[in-house]
Amino acid sequence: MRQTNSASKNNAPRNNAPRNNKLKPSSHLIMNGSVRVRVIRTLLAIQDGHSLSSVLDPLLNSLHDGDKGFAHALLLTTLRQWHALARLLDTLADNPIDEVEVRTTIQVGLVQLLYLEVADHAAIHETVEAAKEIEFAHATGLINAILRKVAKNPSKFRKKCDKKHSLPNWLAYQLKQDWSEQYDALTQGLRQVAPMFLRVNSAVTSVEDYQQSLYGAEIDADIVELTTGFNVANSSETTTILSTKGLRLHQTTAVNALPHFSEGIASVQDMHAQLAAPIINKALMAKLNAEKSDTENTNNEIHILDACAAPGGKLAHWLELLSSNDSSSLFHVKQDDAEAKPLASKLKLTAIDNEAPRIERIYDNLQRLNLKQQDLEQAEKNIALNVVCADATRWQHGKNKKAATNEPVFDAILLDSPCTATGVIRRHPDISILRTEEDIEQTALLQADILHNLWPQLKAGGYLLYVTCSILKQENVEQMQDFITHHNDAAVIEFTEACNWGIAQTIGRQCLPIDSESGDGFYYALLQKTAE
Ligand SMILES: C[S@@+](CC[C@H](N)C(=O)[O-])C[C@H]1O[C@@H](n2cnc3c(N)ncnc32)[C@H](O)[C@@H]1O
Repeated sequence: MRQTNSASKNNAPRNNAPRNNKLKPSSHLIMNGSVRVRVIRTLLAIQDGHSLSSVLDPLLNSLHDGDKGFAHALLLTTLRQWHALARLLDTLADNPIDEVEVRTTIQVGLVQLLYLEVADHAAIHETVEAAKEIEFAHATGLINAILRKVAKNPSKFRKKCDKKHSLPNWLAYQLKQDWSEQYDALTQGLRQVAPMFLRVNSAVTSVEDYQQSLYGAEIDADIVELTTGFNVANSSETTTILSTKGLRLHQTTAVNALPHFSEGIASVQDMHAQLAAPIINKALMAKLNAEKSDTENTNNEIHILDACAAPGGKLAHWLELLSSNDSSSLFHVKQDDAEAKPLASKLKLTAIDNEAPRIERIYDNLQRLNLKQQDLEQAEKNIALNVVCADATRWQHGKNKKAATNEPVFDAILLDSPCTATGVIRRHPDISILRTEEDIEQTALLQADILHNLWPQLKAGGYLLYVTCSILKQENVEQMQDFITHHNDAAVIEFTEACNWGIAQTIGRQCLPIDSESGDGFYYALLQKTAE
């Protein structure tokens, strides 16, 4: 039996911190036995270093439909309350409990009693039976005794459990350093269930019309409108204001219940994640507008980069904006202006990511949204999409071509950087088990390497939008401060007070997942390259 409760950092949730991929399949992933046994095994596999996203489907697929909801709630709630339950457990036993299997089983029992309102006798009996099935019958007396003690006064123990955060101490400490004012609300917010948001494909319909379709399907949703203001130095309009609308569902809903989901009319995407594509797109338009007034030359080919693109959520959003016929499109011309020309005659979009399996998910997403290359060609949008599997710390555009010039080629870069994903713990509560303190430093170094490699590939006057879903300053505002200190040709584009999202930082804005109705903990900073 293993004697520690510390998780390996290997194979941390996919889209984020650096990891090594040598993780062996966990022996705990054999899915048989009762629902509780399977949930306990899944939690043990997560403690072995497997991410929730890699073990959730095998768990749910192994169950009858009638059991899936309970298993899902049991697993996710145990993960959300994990560290608080572990602390409570330490106060309940006379002697320290070291065996991971026993601790995990008791935590699963506690969740049923304190958070899921499972009847006492069922919670205790079934959990003890699960312990027997997993072959540590030697601990059933202890498990039984602890659960009975809690069942006598659940509200007292629930209060105790809710009192502090449910994070590893190193992370709570760092959040206290970074966000002392927001600390209590933030750490409580991170244990809650995140709301479900939809992005509506603006190339196909409006948010208002899709809200009506949802009502028709008896799904209630509110329109959420985020306003962004930023000052573009060399644009004729100094302050750019843009509005981003999405939908927040009143209840989490299976995607196949959403009208026309399979036809690509809507996508599940956090509201704060929906800011990325409109901001970089608007900045790109500001650049092209500025150049247009300089040269009157609009017969131009634009090249843009999505630097860490998989599974393609923000890439698809950007393509939706580029494909729509409204003023967010570079190819749009006002109907009543015969003289007007589009801002771009042709657009090349390169998307890179270093994980081949995740790149497959880009193709799946684009297929559902009718945004594959053939779709773009049929729509006569003149957009050439190139998806590349490459390491953004080293990749150079055109490096493999004979005629490579090493000239900067990109007019705009979206860098949705790998990060510790501490801003999305509500959706991926396994992060609070899988991350280690060392990940912060390692991730910050990776981010700096990517920035360092991509920046020379951005044209003078071009924009780079740096995005993370982290709430740690080292990966965000401090990363940006360090970057501009070492890059004299980087100008910070300030977000103005018109922004109704996030907290202004010395560079960029930070969203915190405090409010149960708001989006995840994203960070945004917009940089422009000045003339060399
Ligand atoms: C935050 S996720 C991107 C999410 C994506 N932009 C979206 O909206 O769906 C970060 C991505 O960076 C990728 N990544 C991590 N290290 C990388 C590297 N060195 N080079 C390229 N991509 C990397 C990961 O595979 C992951 O897909």
